[in-house]
Amino acid sequence: MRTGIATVCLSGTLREKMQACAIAGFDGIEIFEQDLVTSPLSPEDVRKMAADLGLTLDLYQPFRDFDSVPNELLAANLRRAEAKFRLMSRLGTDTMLVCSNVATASIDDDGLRAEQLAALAARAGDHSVKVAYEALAWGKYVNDYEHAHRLVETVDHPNLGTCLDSFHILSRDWDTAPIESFNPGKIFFVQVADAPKLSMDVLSWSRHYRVFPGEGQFELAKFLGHVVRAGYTGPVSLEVFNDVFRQSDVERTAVDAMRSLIWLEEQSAKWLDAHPSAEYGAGSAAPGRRRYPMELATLPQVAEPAGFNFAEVRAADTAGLETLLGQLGFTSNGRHRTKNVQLWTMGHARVIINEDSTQESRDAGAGAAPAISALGFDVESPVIAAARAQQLKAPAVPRKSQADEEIFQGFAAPDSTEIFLCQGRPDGTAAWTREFGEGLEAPAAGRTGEQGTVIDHVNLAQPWQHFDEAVLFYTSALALEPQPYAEVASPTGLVRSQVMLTRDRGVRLVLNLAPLIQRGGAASGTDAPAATGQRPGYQEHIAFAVDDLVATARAAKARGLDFLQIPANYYEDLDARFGLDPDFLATLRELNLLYDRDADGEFLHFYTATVGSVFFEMVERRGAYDGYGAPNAPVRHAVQYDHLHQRNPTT
Ligand SMILES: O=C(O)c1ccc(O)c(O)c1
Ligand SMILES: [Mg+2]
Repeated sequence: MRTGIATVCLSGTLREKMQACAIAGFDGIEIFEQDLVTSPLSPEDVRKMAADLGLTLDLYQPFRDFDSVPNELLAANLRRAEAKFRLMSRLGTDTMLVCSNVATASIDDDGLRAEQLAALAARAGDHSVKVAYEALAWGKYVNDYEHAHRLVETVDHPNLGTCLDSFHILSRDWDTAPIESFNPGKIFFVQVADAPKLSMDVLSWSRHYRVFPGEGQFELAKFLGHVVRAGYTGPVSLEVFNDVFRQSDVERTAVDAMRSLIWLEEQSAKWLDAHPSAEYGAGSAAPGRRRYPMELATLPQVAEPAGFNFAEVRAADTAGLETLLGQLGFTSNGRHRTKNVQLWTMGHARVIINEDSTQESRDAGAGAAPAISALGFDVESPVIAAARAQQLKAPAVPRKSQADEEIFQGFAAPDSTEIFLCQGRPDGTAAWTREFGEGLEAPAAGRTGEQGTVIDHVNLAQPWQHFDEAVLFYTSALALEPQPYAEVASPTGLVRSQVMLTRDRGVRLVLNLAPLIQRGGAASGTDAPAATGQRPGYQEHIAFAVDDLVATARAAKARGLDFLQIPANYYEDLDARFGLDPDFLATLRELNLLYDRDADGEFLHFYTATVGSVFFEMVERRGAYDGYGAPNAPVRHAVQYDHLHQRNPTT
């Protein structure tokens, strides 16, 4: 598959955008008119620079408001088009995107539109330019891709074809199957964009909320599957108008973009395999059937991870963490033989405390405040999973190990949390734990009633500019499935909360969009690595599931645990909503437990105080309850906000 990207997706100057696209590995780019008009580079400079960078210039766009106009206007439009054809010849670009008229269209007559497009195609032919006609979702008269294509067929000129843009098609819920019957020679260009399903006017949706494939909710694998089966072989080019990407680091966004196309290519191949047609075989061509004209690359295949192998918290001062874990009922398994890390376990829940005292982290002011620094996932084959992540351009992280120690393959997530791939064992134990303490084959089983403890979920705060990237990253590299996101009220704003799951719920990862504004004006959500713990107000947590939460809470209380204190108002509201048994309600109140219930079951949970940017949660799931106590999240945010500012007053 030939990969492309429109310069409008990225921040920076045209030169910076082109360099970033080359570094990320794109084959070609679409030049967005404004990027050229505002550039000091001449069209010849751009042409040379693209050639030097190994990029093809696939499209010049857009040409607006051409069709459906009175004849006086048509003459002016054709003059304007001639100027752009001459410009394109200097650029060395042979395809121009013409979008359906939104502004000056005044005549709704397909016969007239066909005549006008024919006039444009004839002039384009004189300059050897191909015109790709695209139905904008909000086009005044032409807003449906099949309508645009009918016009192209009516005109029947070699220099006029269709541009298919997934956004305009999927935002309007048009059926994508008819694409298959299009003459492939008449599909001049294909643009792809994903988007979250929003109910708003389609123009604003398109101009601000498009995201890269895998970051939204459109069925893009199916869309591209139909395009491939039509016989299209041209570039598949990202066209993503997004307010965040346009102000984020250009090289990083280009890599995120490239990852999205690599993933989409694989997903489309899978969709095609799952939807065989009479004419075409699967990607590898079944006997007696043809292969698709477009080659689709595949990736190393991974199953979803079975569970969390461990969570690692990094801190220079580990005392607060040790106290909390001990009070929760964790057992210390001592230090690693060669590394400055401790292992704490409760049942099959493993927490590594990384005693970060390196000069580097001291220089960076890091390490003082505990922060979640790494997660281990149980995967079937760590090597295959690492190869897949690498092909998806995930940056590898090195880990120092001695010869006789287990080596984890690892890579960095967008928020710089280190992700390690571990060989899971069916019984839930981990081989590497023998490198700790007395050389235990298995960690201490824990106290009575605690053997069943596992990591239930991990909640990571994402910097605002990397949120969408993180969704794609976990989807593509680790096969987690994004759920529709929720918005939770907090004193610092609405917190976007995105659950990423495996189908059997062995892994539940919650990505929260960290609030931007802190009291006193400090902003968080910067590019500072999570590991530094230097983002004020950033709070992340690890949640453990136990069999009997009340017993766990009582034992923790007896050990002096600093619980997150829940306001009395909460319990009054809880009683009003659920009409709970008075004794049960009294227990919840006494132990600062939170409660939720739905049609599937019940959920009990409590939180610890925060050390650095980390706190812990203990949960008990009853029945088939599958949520996270979302109605209780605003209470947690409000109490934590109060604590943060009592401890770190800003005035
Ligand atoms: O929003 C627009 O104007 C616009 C322009 C060109 C495109 O290809 C497109 O999809 C949208
Ligand atoms: Mg488009």
